[in-house]
Amino acid sequence: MVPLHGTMDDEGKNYVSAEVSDVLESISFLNVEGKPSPLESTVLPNMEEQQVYQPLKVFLRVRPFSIAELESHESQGCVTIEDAQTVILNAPKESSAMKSSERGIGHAVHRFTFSQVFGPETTQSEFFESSMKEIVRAYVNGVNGLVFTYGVTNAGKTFTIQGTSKDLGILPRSLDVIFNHIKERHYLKMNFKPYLSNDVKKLEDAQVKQEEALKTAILASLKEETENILNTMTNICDVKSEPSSCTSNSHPSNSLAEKNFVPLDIHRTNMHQRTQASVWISFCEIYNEYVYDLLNVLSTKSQRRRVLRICEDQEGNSYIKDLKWINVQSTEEACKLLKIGNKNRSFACTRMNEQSSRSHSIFSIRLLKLTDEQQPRVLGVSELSFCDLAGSERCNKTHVFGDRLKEAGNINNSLHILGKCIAALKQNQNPKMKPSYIPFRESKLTRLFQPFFCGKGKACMIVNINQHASTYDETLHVMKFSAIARQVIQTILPKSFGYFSPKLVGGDGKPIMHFDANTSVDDFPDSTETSAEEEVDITILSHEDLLKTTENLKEKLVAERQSKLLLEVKIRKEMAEAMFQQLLETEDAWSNRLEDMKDSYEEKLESKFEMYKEAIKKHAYMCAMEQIEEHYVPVEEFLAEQEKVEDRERKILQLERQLDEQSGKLLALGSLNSDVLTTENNMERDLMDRTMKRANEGLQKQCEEKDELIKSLKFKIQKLNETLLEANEGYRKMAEENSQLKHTIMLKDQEISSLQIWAKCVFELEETVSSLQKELEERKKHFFVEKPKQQKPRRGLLASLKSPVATTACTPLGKGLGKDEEASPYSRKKVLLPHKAKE
Ligand SMILES: Nc1ncnc2c1ncn2[C@@H]1O[C@H](COP(=O)(O)OP(=O)(O)OP(=O)(O)O)[C@@H](O)[C@H]1O
Repeated sequence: MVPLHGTMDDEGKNYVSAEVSDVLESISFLNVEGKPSPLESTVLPNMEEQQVYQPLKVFLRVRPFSIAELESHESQGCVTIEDAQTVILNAPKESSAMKSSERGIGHAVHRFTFSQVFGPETTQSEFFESSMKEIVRAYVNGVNGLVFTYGVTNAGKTFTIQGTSKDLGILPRSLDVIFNHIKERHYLKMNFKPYLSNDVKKLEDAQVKQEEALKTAILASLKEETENILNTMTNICDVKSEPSSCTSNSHPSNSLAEKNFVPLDIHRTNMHQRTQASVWISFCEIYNEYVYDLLNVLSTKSQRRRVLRICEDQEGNSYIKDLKWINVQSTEEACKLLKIGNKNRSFACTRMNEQSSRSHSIFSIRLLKLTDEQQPRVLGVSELSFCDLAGSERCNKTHVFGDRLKEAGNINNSLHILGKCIAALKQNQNPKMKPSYIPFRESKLTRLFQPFFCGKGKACMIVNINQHASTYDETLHVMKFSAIARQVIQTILPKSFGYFSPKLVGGDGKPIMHFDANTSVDDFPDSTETSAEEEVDITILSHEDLLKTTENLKEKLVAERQSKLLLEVKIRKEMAEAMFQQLLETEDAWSNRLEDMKDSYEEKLESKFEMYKEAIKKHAYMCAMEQIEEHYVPVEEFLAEQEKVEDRERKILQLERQLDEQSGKLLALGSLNSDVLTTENNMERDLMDRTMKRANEGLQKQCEEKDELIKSLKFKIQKLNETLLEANEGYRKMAEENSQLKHTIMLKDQEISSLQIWAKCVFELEETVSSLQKELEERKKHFFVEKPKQQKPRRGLLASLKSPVATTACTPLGKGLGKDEEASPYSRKKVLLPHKAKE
């Protein structure tokens, strides 16, 4: 009984420990009889049906210094391994990170955690044992695996994957484990070959011979026919021209066993004794965003390499079309092919690495599990891919130009997209964040990686770093990238998913129905279900099947058209309803607005009238007040003045009377001396003249004063008249404004009436739509009644479907927004718009 160590996260996902997931993998693979294993039925009956969530495994490997690097003072204590999971990066003096931290941006010290950290002293064997065992074990049990190395150039990526002749990398070691594991259950015939992404092709005898010839031709290109196996093993892994040899004997597994190589725990794998396995390999590179087959032997050096396409099968799984899959019988053979591929790979000498990989290389191993020697059946297909990514160096550091610059651009771009995918995957796992698009399709590399990040296998990332002070900033960038990758939770789909059951096709590409005890004909997806994907191989279908498929497709097309038509009518009706509703609402809104405007203008007018009235009143009052102030004479003064005038008048009367008396007296005296009389007369005359003169002067003065008063009063009356004229003018203007407002109101009324006409039109349209719908239904009925009578029913139906469409196009509804637009209320509405603008 295996204990379960599973945990549940916030989202309710099941996180199981690596150990448990291993067990799941091993028990879930079908045994020979197709019955569940005892473990499967007793321990974990339902787990196979569940998805397994595991954090992406990210391993860090720190490469040691070479003597030359130590001499050039590259060692400045930049990398410190704290424990088995943690590493600390200290920025050296000259690095940008240090300069930034001195300016207060960022930190000079960074701490990173990994699934496991491997120091410079770690041997290839130790590294393989700790990082690869789990993924290889899962692989032999049917789970796909992807291992990719990431790091700056010269950090040890190729060394980790391929190794040297002395120190084999994880790839030859994995091959050795696989061959060691299948041993005598190795299916040596070549008549079952990998096909498309996850299927198997059964080859005819002639095709088998072709396969053998191809393999011989490829191996012959190495020109090592006479060398013995020992020598082969010493050189096969020598990727980068290392002259030393690798200790090995004739049997590959023995050679690695000598290096304390621990074989897979047989009890934890589920390879039944009757199950046989066939091993196939492929080797390709992505160079400048083009995929090339590295096992393609060119007849001449001038011959151009063929660019391969990435396609997708019916389930949407990516595969490289026309990529060569070579059957291998041993690790030696596989390593020979690795060496041949390496020769074709794009290497270049950069400032930082004499043999720098300028492309991403992918070495894949496909394991076909077969059973029944006499009539073999395919039980499963699993793929293990090793991807050696090109260095993530920056262009300025490597001092590259021309082709090298273009390569660096493409490398950085594909790695950038890989980073984007990983960041998006991480973001999408957070339920609080908006799911984002994962740009898998933006680069060839991520297209090929996609299935592994979407549950169809286990992925594992190896981060390679050197401890150079000169490349510290690049290394920091790599570490930050891997920190994000570590947070990605991998979903591993249950085996019950269709993906894991391979399909078997014959040499002609047609499916073989009796390939597996557990698979029936129904397991093949209906070819008519195939979506229009980039590449669907229809050649696997027979002529009858193709005809049937065509018929099905035709029927589907008619049904699809019918449903589209109904949908169109429905949409049109909905649109008409919505438009009518909108028009009603607009009408309401406009009339409300008009009412409001009317009220507000009336109010404004009234208030202005009142204002002017008040102003006139005020002005008149002010004028009167001013006048009163100017001519104000206190009553006492006025009375005193009046008295004075009366006094003077009385005095004048007195004097006249006195004059009369005196003249009477003079007449009475008659005879007095003429001289005296004359004198007296003169004196009296003088006196009178003087008195009269004085009285006259006083009167004249008073008259002048009164004249002045009259003048000022006249002036004020004139002013009052002017004010009155101004008030009249203001009143006249207000009256004009009032008439303008009345005119505006009239225009708005006109607009409302036009809107009402439009509403009527919409009513009519709606009626047309409903009549059309009825007509359509009638035609449908008519169609179904008439169908059996007709010789070519589909064409007749199409024709009958076309006519309602044509009728629809001719109806006012169809024309509504076209020719009739000029006459429609829309156009009238448009005419009204300038008025609106003016308002
Ligand atoms: N762990 C290690 N122990 C000893 N030598 C190592 C180790 N890792 C790398 N080297 C050596 O460092 C050099 C560069 O390594 P390698 O070519 O693998 O780097 P790379 O990351 O693949 O570079 P590029 O991206 O440019 O191809 C090689 O000479 C290799 O032998």
